[in-house]
Amino acid sequence: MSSLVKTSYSHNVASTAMAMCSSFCPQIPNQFRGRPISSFPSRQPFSVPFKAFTSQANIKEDQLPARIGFLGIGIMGFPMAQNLIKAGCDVTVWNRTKSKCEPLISLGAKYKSFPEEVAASCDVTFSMLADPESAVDVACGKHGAANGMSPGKGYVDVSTVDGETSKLIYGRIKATGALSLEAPVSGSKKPAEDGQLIFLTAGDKSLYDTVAPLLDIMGKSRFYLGDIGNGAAMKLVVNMIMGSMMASFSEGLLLSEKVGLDPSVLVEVVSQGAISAPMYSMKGPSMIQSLYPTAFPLKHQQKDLRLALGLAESVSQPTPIAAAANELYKVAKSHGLSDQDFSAVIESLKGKLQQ
Ligand SMILES: NC(=O)C1=CN([C@@H]2O[C@H](COP(=O)(O)OP(=O)(O)OC[C@H]3O[C@@H](n4cnc5c(N)ncnc54)[C@H](OP(=O)(O)O)[C@@H]3O)[C@@H](O)[C@H]2O)C=CC1
Ligand SMILES: O=CC(=O)O
Repeated sequence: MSSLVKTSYSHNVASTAMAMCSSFCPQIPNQFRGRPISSFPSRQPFSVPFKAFTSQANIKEDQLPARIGFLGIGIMGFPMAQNLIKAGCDVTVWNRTKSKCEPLISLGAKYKSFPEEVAASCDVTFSMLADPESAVDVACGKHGAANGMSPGKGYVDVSTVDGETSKLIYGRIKATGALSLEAPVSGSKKPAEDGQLIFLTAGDKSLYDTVAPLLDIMGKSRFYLGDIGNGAAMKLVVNMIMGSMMASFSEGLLLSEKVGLDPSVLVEVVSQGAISAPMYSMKGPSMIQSLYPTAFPLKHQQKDLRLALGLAESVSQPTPIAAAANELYKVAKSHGLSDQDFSAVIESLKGKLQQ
């Protein structure tokens, strides 16, 4: 299990921050200028948020990582890119629907018309796309990022996809001589806004080390899980559990109401016991009011269950609870709830939807 242990070492704050920044900064030591990221001296990953490092080590603005690309400016991509910009990074953005980039451009982001142009103009390019199809298209398609990749660059796909998709993207990027990392995130819209995401990474370790300060701007913790595909697998297992939890919670809310209990008291009782979860306390009150403001779109939760069931099938692991939950999300999708929050799955348990 050692590969699942979070990399977190505490040591000299100032010297580590300086060493980690050097690969992107204008202050790159002469002997490393123009050389690929992979040839830079290895750095120790660390667990202290980069924001904290910046103040403790008194690093100047112009020493923050530079030339970062961000592809996919949706619910998650927007706040992630925004946090990089606010931290002082030089960020270039692209989104299929350009208008979503405008607020980031106002904050100082550059814009390019194609993923390949972003990749060509940046040291490291992140992508945050909806699903396997869009992740592959943006990385490997006609004007995809791979066309702009070359030795010395890095590609970090933070979308939630299956391992096979991740391996495909990894192989295409590696064929250009660049480095590649999968880094799906756990945590929703609010954690993305607050820089509190959890990164589940796998692939090129040297790229992981290099982008660690950027992950620490966007997140609160990061796991390096080894071979490409392990990050995707971890994310799908986590979201399989989450999808089933939400379906089960929905049943409980509706049952409590039908037997004459106050569902908001149920939420309170659950929050005080061993099965408490922030998700129940956050989403319960609006679910009781049949309101589902979108943080995690229901269509993405169903996609994750579908991919997790495929993963389970590949190793003959029975997952009957996740399979049943998946059916509920499919019902909700078929009733037009795809773009609502995934907590709208409760609607599929209300008689009116099933008729
Ligand atoms: N929301 C959440 O709570 C979390 C989501 N995730 C995962 O992160 C990823 C993104 O989620 P989220 O930001 O919520 O989703 P959104 O639906 O808000 O954003 C999806 C992004 O993918 C783009 N996209 C979709 N299809 C295509 C395509 N064919 N070609 C190019 N671009 C495309 C969209 O572009 P356009 O704007 O043009 O539609 C948009 O930028 C998903 O994999 C999701 O499972 C992970 C953790 C939490
Ligand atoms: O993928 C969704 C999340 O909340 O994590």
